[in-house]
Amino acid sequence: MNEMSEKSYAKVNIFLKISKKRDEYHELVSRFVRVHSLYDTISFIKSSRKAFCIIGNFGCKMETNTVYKAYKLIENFEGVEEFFKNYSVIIDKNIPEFAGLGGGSSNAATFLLMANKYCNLNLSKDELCYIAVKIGADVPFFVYEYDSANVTGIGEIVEKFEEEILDIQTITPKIKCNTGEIFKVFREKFYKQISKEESDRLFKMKSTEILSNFDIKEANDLYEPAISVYSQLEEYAKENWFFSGSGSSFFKVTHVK
Ligand SMILES: C[C@](O)(CO)[C@H](O)COP(=O)(O)OP(=O)(O)OC[C@H]1O[C@@H](n2ccc(N)nc2=O)[C@H](O)[C@@H]1O
Ligand SMILES: Nc1ncnc2c1ncn2[C@@H]1O[C@H](COP(=O)(O)OP(=O)(O)OP(=O)(O)O)[C@@H](O)[C@H]1O
Repeated sequence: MNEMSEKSYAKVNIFLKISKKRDEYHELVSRFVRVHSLYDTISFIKSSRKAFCIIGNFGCKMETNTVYKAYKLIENFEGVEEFFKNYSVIIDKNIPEFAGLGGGSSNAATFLLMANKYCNLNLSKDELCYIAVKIGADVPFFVYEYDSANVTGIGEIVEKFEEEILDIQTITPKIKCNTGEIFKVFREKFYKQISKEESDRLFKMKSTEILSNFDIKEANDLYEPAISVYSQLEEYAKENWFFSGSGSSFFKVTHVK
């Protein structure tokens, strides 16, 4: 890694419950945990392209890249446009897309943290979070850089959760899970909302404790809607494997440090 490089980690949702509807969105009650063994690498390298440039292997054009969206939200800050006339953004992708692992969201957050540092913006985590939430629900979690966190709202309320570092293994079936479609089916066929008491109980439990008390359906409210849309996912639901986000990834905790 060169001197201006950072790891952009994946996440899993140890549990993901819905607490209420908010317009076309759903408020979450979820434990996000960082996957230390799975990350993209983002680097700023000197280049004389004279315009903002992202180099990497993406399934989308630059204008829809989450890092480009993050750049557009900070380009008017003092020094940012000038900086990115002289530096290109290189993203070495390892996190699969449409995987429920927060790849694009993590990249946007890591980019914001790096731009804050190298453009000397001096923005606080909360100020960065205010920008992050405009890009996507999972971005704020990555801005705070916690290993484990209790996340509510649409993803903008992130509270650090103290527990041992978890070793997490993931498998990602080659099924592009459409988050919008899965939330739509959840709302139409599987809608339920978790009570405040149950949320408070879950937020106090360690992640390993939750996974030993919940099965895959109980842990993630989006699992049943996901398999009703993508039935072949069910083949991957092995003993001690859980479902992350809106899929397609499954994960299991292999070790607690
Ligand atoms: C499922 C999670 O990955 C959990 O970590 C996130 O909540 C997903 O949030 P996100 O990345 O912002 O989701 P997007 O892929 O931008 O959202 C696609 C669509 O999913 C629906 N959506 C998304 C997030 C949410 N909390 N409620 C929703 O109803 C909305 O219709 C939205 O237009
Ligand atoms: N930096 C990026 N890395 C990967 N995909 C990106 C990126 N920017 C935009 N995308 C596009 O966003 C869409 C979803 O990508 P991805 O699934 O990685 O993002 P995410 O929403 O953060 O993760 P999740 O799978 O947990 O919803 C894909 O269409 C992908 O092409």
